[in-house]
Amino acid sequence: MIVPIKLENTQDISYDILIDKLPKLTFDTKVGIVTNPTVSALHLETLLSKIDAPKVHVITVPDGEEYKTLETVENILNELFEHKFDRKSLLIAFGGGVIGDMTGFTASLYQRGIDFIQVPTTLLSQVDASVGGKTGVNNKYGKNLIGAFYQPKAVYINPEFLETLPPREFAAGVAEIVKMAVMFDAEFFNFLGNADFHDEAVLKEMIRRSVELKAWVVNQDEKEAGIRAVLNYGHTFGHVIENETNYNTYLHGEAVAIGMVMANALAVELGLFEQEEADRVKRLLESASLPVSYEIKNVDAFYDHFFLDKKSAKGSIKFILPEGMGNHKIVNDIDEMIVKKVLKHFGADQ
Ligand SMILES: NC(=O)c1ccc[n+]([C@@H]2O[C@H](COP(=O)([O-])OP(=O)(O)OC[C@H]3O[C@@H](n4cnc5c(N)ncnc54)[C@H](O)[C@@H]3O)[C@@H](O)[C@H]2O)c1
Ligand SMILES: O=C(O)C(=O)C[C@@H](O)[C@H](O)[C@H](O)COP(=O)(O)O
Ligand SMILES: [Zn+2]
Repeated sequence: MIVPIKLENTQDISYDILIDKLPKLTFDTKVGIVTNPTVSALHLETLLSKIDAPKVHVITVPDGEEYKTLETVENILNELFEHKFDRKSLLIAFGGGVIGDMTGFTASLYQRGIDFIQVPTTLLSQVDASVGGKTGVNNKYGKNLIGAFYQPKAVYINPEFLETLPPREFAAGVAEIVKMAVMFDAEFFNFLGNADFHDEAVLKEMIRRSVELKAWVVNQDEKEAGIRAVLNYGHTFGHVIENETNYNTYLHGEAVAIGMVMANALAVELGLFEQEEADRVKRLLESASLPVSYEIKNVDAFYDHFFLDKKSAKGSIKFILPEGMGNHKIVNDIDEMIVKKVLKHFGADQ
């Protein structure tokens, strides 16, 4: 099946997201595959067997969120120069969201921009990271603070790649799926609550509906001037957790799961969300073996980190909160004392 992307913007960008077995990919230009040793060992042969191109060069980068840095991007750029890639060349991001974000950012930079396509291989990248054109890297000040909006030319989602995904990585992807359901689709949330995530038909529906919802949001608001901020639900808190723990304790999806529990606690405090609904979300995340708690050691420092969040501007922190199941509210200027009261629920002395 195909989920079309049709960006409503001046560049008239449109591309297709194919959710199916990997098709034959024929190119008339040099192709650079960016991947890591884990994915390469498991699935590179499959990808290479599908590619027909005059020249294919594989670029392997270290595996891990801690390598999602400008240094790694520069190493990829240098390898492209050394292998004489030109403006007509194409990059293929072959891996999870870390590979996709770095490959897309590299493509946006190389000779002021070359084409790239996404071939996501984790559940999280298939349902979220490969769609919508957010690319970039982390640095010591925070998550994804350096990057670009740069759309791929196509996205090829092959659920078969997920057969080798470790359970913890699979669960991380479920977090982003739950995010979409809580924000946009109460029926989808109910479906998830009764689903066997490893059933083939269920998995395909989880991917389809998540991609469909993300494409619907991106088509309206590619550069996050409005509704696209809603895709950041759980991230305002989650990104602080990832940064505080040096990107090597919680997987992104795990931090987002904890972030959603924190966001829901704030929504309950503001009367936007029933405690029973917040408990339903927590139970679903727990059923997916996701973490739902985190010990905030310094509430003031945690709060101050919100001002580095890209959504926050002019000193105003933007929170994305549920307003009833399947609905959302973008809330600015919540009283600091209210936010800190909620953060204290997760504090060390609780
Ligand atoms: N651009 C976006 O819109 C967007 C959306 C969500 C998340 N992200 C970013 O994505 C990143 C998280 O992505 P992720 O969860 O895919 O993590 P990841 O890219 O680190 O991949 C997770 C792990 O699974 C391994 N792996 C990948 N495919 C595999 C397979 N098929 N079988 C076995 N192992 C496999 C990887 O090598 C890695 O060790 C974060 O940096 C986050 O900021 C970006
Ligand atoms: O596509 C978006 O927009 C999202 O917010 C998707 C998120 O799941 C993803 O983690 C994204 O990278 C976070 O966006 P950021 O702008 O906070 O880096
Ligand atoms: Zn995310």
